Amino acid sequence: MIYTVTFNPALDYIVRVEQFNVGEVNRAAYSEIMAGGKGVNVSLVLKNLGHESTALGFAAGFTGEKLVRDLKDKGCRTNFIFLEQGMTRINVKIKGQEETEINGEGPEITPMAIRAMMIKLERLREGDILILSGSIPKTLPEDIYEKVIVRQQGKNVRIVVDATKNLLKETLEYHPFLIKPNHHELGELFGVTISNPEEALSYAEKLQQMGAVNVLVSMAGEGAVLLDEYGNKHMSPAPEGRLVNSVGAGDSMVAGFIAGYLETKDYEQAFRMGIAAGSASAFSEFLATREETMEVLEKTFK
Ligand SMILES: Nc1ncnc2c1ncn2[C@@H]1O[C@H](COP(=O)(O)OP(=O)(O)OP(=O)(O)O)[C@@H](O)[C@H]1O
Ligand SMILES: O=P(O)(O)OC[C@@]1(O)O[C@H](CO)[C@@H](O)[C@@H]1O
Repeated sequence: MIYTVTFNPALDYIVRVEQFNVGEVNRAAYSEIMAGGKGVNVSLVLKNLGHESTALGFAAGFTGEKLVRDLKDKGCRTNFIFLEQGMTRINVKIKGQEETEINGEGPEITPMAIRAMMIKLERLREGDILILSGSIPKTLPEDIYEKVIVRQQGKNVRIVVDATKNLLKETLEYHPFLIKPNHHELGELFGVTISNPEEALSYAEKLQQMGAVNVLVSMAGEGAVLLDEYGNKHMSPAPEGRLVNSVGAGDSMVAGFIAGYLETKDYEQAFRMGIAAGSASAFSEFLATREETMEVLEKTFK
């Protein structure tokens, strides 16, 4: 079974304006509210690709209720902990000439709620996949992912981490099966700017030396690279298409990679499926479907 954990999920409020003018009243030409947060998106895309997962996380208030309802309506299994105080954040994604995002803070997660999550995760068994994705509310310590992972040691559970800075770094010594920084996040870890796939691969090697098993680096419209567990280097430019909504492209890539890996046990195929799902999401208003993913896959890797 695949489990995703989103400590700080959201409702994403996607709003399009003809022209976004800072400091003025802008009128929406289109808007949509959808379930969001990185692990939540991974679960949604896995579902679209035909792989069941259970989305776990923390939710609160009416926004939290809407989030969980939306996930259920889309056929996702959910197992959220409801917090008594606060509300699930609303993240604003403004689509004007450029994409601007304002991500909310999220509710405070109590020690009792953390304990409840740890108990839920005790059910994981050999062969399961645990995907930890996204930021954490700032009241939580930066080693919280590490604390989750430590409790899975010795169970042969494969761990995937999509996080930034220390939240990611602290997990490396536990050998996560997959990490997926984008090239900005990778650069930030080492205090450098990464501007091409070769540089991305050389810093991916450092993360592998620090413990990661497979390192997938996404570079938005510039493509992606993968350094796999055998030291093989995979590189691909991004598929061509019109960018419509890049929110969740990285999460779709994680879902695509895992789906591809489970279906083929082949890293090049997993890499391709990851790229295809990421780009299919970027080319569409909503998260990628299997049909859209396969279409991009076939066109790009003929
Ligand atoms: N403009 C684009 N054109 C084509 N493909 C894209 C574009 N943007 C994203 N993608 C696809 O999605 C993948 C992941 O994108 P990106 O590097 O933006 O992830 P991310 O920064 O983690 O995204 P997010 O945080 O929004 O989920 C890319 O490797 C690529 O396959
Ligand atoms: O604040 P975080 O947790 O880093 O990112 C949250 C978020 O931007 O990530 C998803 C896209 O990847 C969105 O659905 C969501 O709003």
